[in-house]
Amino acid sequence: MNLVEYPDRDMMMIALAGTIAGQLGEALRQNGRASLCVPGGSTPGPVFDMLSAVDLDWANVSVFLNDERWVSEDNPRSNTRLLRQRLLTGKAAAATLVPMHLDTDTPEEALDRLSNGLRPHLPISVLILGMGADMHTASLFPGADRLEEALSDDAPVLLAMRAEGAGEPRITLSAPVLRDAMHSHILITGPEKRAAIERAEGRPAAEAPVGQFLGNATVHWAE
Ligand SMILES: O=C1O[C@H](COP(=O)(O)O)[C@@H](O)[C@H](O)[C@H]1O
Repeated sequence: MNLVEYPDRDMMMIALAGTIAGQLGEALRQNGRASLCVPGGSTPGPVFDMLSAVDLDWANVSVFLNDERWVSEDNPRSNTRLLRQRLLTGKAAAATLVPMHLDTDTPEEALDRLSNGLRPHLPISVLILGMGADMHTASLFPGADRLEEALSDDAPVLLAMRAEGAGEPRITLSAPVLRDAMHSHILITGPEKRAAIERAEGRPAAEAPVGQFLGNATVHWAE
């Protein structure tokens, strides 16, 4: 595993924001556009704050989530809400948000429309993944109802997902879409997640979905 350990969380967030800005800039120079795919949850807020202030050609950057909880945008658990509040503000307000949520009762009803919206923005230029202490990443949860399909090489772009530990129904990018990213980072904090990512290495994907991405990603960790 390619793990970078930082002296503290602030230093990690500053360094990671700088790396991501550099990789987005490189993609913009090479292709004229770039895509940034990010996690929700409680960890990435400080990186979003820093990125939102970076001078980049944000008008040519598309931003989307790894996964979304099927709740409305005014719910504090909405990952889209976090993106709007912490990343798509300041200079980064010029970026295009590619939706991962629609106002339907179930994620299944929105799958086709959301997948069609995402396809033009693939492959992902820069990917940041988070991870739960249960070794889930995106909404690829151990024991989830459609995990096997989401991990397979011919998985669709997006899947609806339900799992005991997930709370509400979810929508998630599939493993092949995430694995195809040009640059991949996994952002984790604290001793529990450090132990979990070490446990994930070499375990079957069904038990430790995050393990699927350790071969391509840099893991960024601070206590
Ligand atoms: O539910 C989710 O959890 C993971 C990890 O979140 P954290 O709060 O432990 O940082 C996150 O990466 C994912 O996008 C989110 O939907």
